[in-house]
Amino acid sequence: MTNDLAVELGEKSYPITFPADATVAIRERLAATVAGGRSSVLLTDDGVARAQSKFLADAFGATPRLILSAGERTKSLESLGKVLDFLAANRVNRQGVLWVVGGGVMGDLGGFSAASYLRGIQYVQIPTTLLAMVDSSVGGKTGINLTAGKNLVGAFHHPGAVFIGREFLQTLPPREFAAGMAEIIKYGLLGDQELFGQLEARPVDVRSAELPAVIRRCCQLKAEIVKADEFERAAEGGRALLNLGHTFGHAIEQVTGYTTYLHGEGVAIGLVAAARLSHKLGLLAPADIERVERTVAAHNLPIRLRGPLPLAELQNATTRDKKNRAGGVRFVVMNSLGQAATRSGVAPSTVEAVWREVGAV
Ligand SMILES: NC(=O)c1ccc[n+]([C@@H]2O[C@H](COP(=O)([O-])OP(=O)(O)OC[C@H]3O[C@@H](n4cnc5c(N)ncnc54)[C@H](O)[C@@H]3O)[C@@H](O)[C@H]2O)c1
Ligand SMILES: O=C(O)C(=O)C[C@@H](O)[C@H](O)[C@H](O)COP(=O)(O)O
Ligand SMILES: [Zn+2]
Repeated sequence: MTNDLAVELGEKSYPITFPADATVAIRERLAATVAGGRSSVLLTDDGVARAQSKFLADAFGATPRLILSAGERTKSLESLGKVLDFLAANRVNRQGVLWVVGGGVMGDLGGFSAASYLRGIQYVQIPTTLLAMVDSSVGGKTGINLTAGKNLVGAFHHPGAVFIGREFLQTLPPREFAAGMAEIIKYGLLGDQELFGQLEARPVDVRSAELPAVIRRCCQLKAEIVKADEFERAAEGGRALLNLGHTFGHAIEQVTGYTTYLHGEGVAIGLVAAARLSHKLGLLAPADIERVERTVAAHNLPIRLRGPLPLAELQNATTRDKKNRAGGVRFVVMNSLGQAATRSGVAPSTVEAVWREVGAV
């Protein structure tokens, strides 16, 4: 299909397809897998199992399935054990395929399970949240959280294919849709001025005619960035730019125990914080901060903490960030709205001032 994209990584390359009917496309791929003698099992969460029961029945029939509790706290060592035991109980061998249906939690957990089981089996990403469609299903970052911090254990392990079925968004709760918009705004701010301008001029919602093109554009941007710096090793810039807003966002998620803020909500506040930091570093004007805040708020996302959080804990959480180098915490800042860069050596007092501006105490 001409609309399709590819993440080009040599023999690890894989397609991102946008089928007209996801049920049909996935059923066909599953049938081909089974016909090739490869076993297939399915991982999803109970929210998806409820909301998309017809799709799961029509596409997967009697495929063995593991249904875990929905939510960020499922991205844990305990859940990893459950998925690995499930794979072993179903005697999945190295030719087997794990079909992962759900949001970023299922994608990250399922992907990491696939990376570690038998030292690596194939998995297929079937994202059902907006966030997973535009971000987590693409790029092969998989993992789980530790009490000590977000995504601290994981692997780079790419899926065999990504199927993006926009019909899944019809059952997605509005708060979850908004969370996905945070990552979309992120793409605009980090590398696509035109996309940011479009979101600023007219907020996108689930009924917007431009939504399919916006989803595809984000996948394209991510595929290009991942192709250029698969393992986030570039000395500056590179894949780390996809972390815009995340040093702040992950700290908010961790300090609140992964229960209060959705990932996308943490990122939304993180984008505002990154804009404020960029202003303090002389890169953005006050008017740019206002433009970021207005666009984030127009997509039903928070621009400040909903209640005060302790500054010391937030600062401490940022010291665990995986982008950090020997010299200390590394941030992603904006040189302009649409062009991001990595930046080390930011004075802790500057970061503290930003935290206070978004509501830390
Ligand atoms: N690997 C990456 O590159 C990457 C990128 C971005 C985010 N992430 C991770 O993704 C996670 C967040 O993912 P998320 O925002 O998709 O959240 P999620 O996976 O927790 O899903 C959100 C909620 O929506 C429900 N849901 C999913 N699809 C639905 C549908 N179609 N209809 C009704 N309900 C549905 C789920 O049951 C769940 O309750 C975080 O852990 C984040 O760290 C990873
Ligand atoms: O794919 C990437 O690279 C990203 O940074 C995308 C982020 O949206 C995502 O939240 C990712 O999981 C964060 O990665 P981490 O390395 O900071 O854990
Ligand atoms: Zn993210």
